[in-house]
Amino acid sequence: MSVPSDPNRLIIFDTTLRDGEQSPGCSMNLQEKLEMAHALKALGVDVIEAGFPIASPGDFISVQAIAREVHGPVIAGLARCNPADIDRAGEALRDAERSRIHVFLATSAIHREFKLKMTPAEIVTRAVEGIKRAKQYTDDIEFSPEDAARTELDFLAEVCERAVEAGATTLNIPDTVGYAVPEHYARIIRHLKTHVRGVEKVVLSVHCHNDLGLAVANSLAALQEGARQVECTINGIGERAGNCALEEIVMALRTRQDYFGLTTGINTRLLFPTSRKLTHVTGMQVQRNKAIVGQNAFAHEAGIHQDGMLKERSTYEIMKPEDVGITKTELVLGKHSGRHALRSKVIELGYHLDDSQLQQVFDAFKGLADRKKHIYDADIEALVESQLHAGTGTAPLWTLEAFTCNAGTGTLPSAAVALWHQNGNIIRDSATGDGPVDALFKTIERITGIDVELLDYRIRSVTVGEDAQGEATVEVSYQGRKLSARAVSTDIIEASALAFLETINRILLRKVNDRLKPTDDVPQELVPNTETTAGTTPTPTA
Ligand SMILES: CC(=O)SCCNC(=O)CCNC(=O)[C@H](O)C(C)(C)COP(=O)(O)OP(=O)(O)OC[C@H]1O[C@@H](n2cnc3c(N)ncnc32)[C@H](O)[C@@H]1OP(=O)(O)O
Ligand SMILES: CC(C)C(=O)C(=O)O
Ligand SMILES: [Mg+2]
Repeated sequence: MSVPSDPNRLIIFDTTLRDGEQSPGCSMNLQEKLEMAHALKALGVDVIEAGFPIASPGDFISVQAIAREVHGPVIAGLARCNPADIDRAGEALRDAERSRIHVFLATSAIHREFKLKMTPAEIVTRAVEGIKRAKQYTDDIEFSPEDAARTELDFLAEVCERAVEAGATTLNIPDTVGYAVPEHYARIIRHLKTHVRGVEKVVLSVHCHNDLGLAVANSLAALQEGARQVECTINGIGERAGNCALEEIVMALRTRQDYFGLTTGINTRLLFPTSRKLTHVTGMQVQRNKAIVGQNAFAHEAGIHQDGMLKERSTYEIMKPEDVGITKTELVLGKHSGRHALRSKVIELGYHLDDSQLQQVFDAFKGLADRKKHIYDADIEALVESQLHAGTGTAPLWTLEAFTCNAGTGTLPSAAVALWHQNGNIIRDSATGDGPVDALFKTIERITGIDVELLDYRIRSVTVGEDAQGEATVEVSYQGRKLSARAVSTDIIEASALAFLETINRILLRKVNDRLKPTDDVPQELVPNTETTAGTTPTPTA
């Protein structure tokens, strides 16, 4: 790849599959690398560093497969300045539409003396030989003086000049250990621009690590000095504290176009989906407050911010969530929220409260938020419902009286349940199912007469030890409306029943709310059978 014709168009070199993969726990197999490579192509990166072919037979095959299958971006492979590494990279990349060999050799005194045990002259010779050998396979050669940020400036310039003479087309200046700070790193780039003969013929590239949390800031500083390739990774994964995060640098450049005046070929709407894909592939989650793709990146809890957002989005958001592929801004209700956000949520949930009702709900909500970390829609619904039905005698219809479940090898899973209705009746029934929980839910549906579609069911342990508390979360759909509820118990099956019953009670309360007119009674289908047993069932014991 030569110097781009548009001087303001950056080359995005993605190294998720090479440096990113070097993060402990982020190794990817052939299928995973291929899936990610296709996603990176769709995202619009210019170069995909697909791996380090000498590292393992699996990595060789992955680089080879990406080179064969993924067309459009340049496919790069890493190699030390060793003939074997370079030949292996050349072979892996042979079938690529556009290939690049990326050769590297450390130049700093620390690396020369302790790791490589080479003199400066030997470093120069070895780098030149490596580049020339790589040139036998492709014209597109990137050279990296590893640990450049800690290398004596004059020696760095000398190595770079010799690399250009030997045929390197991209000079990548790595801050391998994340030691640089923006002005220092910018100075290095400035020095190379003015002291390396032939530098104008090659692309200057930056490769920053995040040990001091400065990878993006350092990269931006270098771009201002004329570097035109940025090496980065999705979610910023990479050695130790990671690399410059692709989504962060791209959105910094886009959001501050006025300041940097640089463009990329990235389809920013794919940033979030690509981040999620990588999370899925590696199992490594991003922190909630991670810029651009973290769960909180477009979420607001503070009342003053929420009020501002409701009045005019740009008061507290510098980017639109949809521009990075996130559906919408979230106004999260919590202890710091105010009445404007609560009213907006209540309306979103389909309720209409007058000012005094809203004030009552607001007071109850603040009390709850002081005790609870997460306030779910279900919590707000419950507060609103109890406000709407205060004194009407229609609050929670069914309570779990008792249940048993039967499951085992060769046994048809079944459950028997007794529910207490607020009118004083206890109804018992039983059902079979695909498993004990399915049987339990079916029985609850039979008794209450409400058939829901189960969308999601999750259980997890919320404490540790023999008496650990289990939490069940159930999400259901009823007549096109989704509801979810959670419950906690030391018995996870009981927690499941309680969560499921909670969704049913909320459906019933909603029905009451929808239909209750001043003179109406509770709708007939909400009144349970007065018989105490709805079917021929075993009587459950608690
Ligand atoms: C900054 C970076 O991210 S550099 C890339 C780092 N990535 C990786 O190391 C991941 C893949 N690595 C591997 O799978 C292995 O390290 C291999 C296959 C490459 C090499 O394995 P081994 O041959 O067993 O060597 P090992 O990794 O233990 O040591 C590295 C050797 O390479 C030498 N070396 C390091 N960098 C270079 C270089 N750029 N050019 C030439 N030799 C180098 C070291 O001095 C050491 O040599 P020595 O054996 O003579 O002491
Ligand atoms: C191989 C080089 C570019 C590297 O990853 C680094 O120096 O951090
Ligand atoms: Mg690196």
